[in-house]
Amino acid sequence: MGDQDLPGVLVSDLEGPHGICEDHAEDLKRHFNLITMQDFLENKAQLGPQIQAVYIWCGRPAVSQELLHSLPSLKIVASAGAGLDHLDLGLMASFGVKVANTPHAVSSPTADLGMALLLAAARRVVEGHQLAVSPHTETFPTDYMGQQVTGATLGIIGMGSIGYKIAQRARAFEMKIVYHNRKRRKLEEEEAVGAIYCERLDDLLQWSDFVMLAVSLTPQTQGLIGKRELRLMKPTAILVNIGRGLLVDQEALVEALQTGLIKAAALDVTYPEPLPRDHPLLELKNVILTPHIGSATHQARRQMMENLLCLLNTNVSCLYIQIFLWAGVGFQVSWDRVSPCLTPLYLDCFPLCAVGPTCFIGGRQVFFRIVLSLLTVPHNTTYFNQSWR
Ligand SMILES: O=C(O)C(=O)CO
Repeated sequence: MGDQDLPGVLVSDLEGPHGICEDHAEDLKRHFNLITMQDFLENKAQLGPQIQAVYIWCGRPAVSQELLHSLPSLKIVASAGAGLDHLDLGLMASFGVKVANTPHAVSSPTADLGMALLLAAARRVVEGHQLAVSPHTETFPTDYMGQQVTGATLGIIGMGSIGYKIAQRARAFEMKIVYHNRKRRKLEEEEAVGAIYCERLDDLLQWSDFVMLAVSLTPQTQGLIGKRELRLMKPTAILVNIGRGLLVDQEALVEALQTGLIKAAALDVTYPEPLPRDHPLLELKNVILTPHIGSATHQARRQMMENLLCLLNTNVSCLYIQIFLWAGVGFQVSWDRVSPCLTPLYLDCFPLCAVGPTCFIGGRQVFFRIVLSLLTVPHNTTYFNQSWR
């Protein structure tokens, strides 16, 4: 446990596969008292009231009603990554707790992985590798031929920032792009990537050579791809899922892959994660699996950590007064305890312009800022449960 005068931040663990990496933990410790779940559970009565933020890394810790009851000073739950399906937003709102995530850090690496999976499944890269390293094979047999990506039709389900970045990448492969989304994108955005809006999901499924799931998991999207939808797909089609496992009826998918209803699948997400070792998906040759690594690049993880540190600083350690006009010039006076090295992160929060003097009063840094901003929300993080949403 760290300095008890600093604001408390609850983290799952500081070590092990799901722990926050060491250099980041050191950064955090300069500003916060990091309290691990184990320490908290051993001393709830004393530590509970000190905790002002929960820091979710790799989906941990889980924030239950019971936990919320034992954190009376909690202000914010800050989650690394885009998906918020592990959090009950209604529950957080009922406790007056803000929720924030870091979709900006995640979108490019996840789109990259989507394309990597699409290409690998289309061109049977994993089977090719296995053949190439096997001692018995000299050449790649003709029955191992794949599907051509250039010129094929890609159906993107979920045209948020990840879906859109996939479209940008697919365009470079001369793919025809159709998409299905709750809300149609602006015409100029569609034109920039040559994407055609499909109001009916069924049309997209029937037309596509590749179907890419880049949609968030909600009660409305759970089981979006089931038996009926798989039947609509081409027998040569490949399904790629970089969203969440529960978007797909996994039993129906196994059957579709076993019976040749569709050609192949490439899945970064499944349910559960990881799959039990005797799961049929692990046996199928026409499946490529990765262990939920959409955001697993050094750069993305670093950006997520910086975003979260910035979030915690603006939500936990500052005493600050903000007066903003929604579109125009605002004035911010901020008194906080962050070190000067964090100033660029603050500036990064405000997309258009943030200028003003900084001085030290009583050893504390005080910012006076004129902020020109269309939205006062950091462009690289998203707040939920806030009045502007
Ligand atoms: O950020 C997320 O929610 C992801 O799952 C990235 O793969």
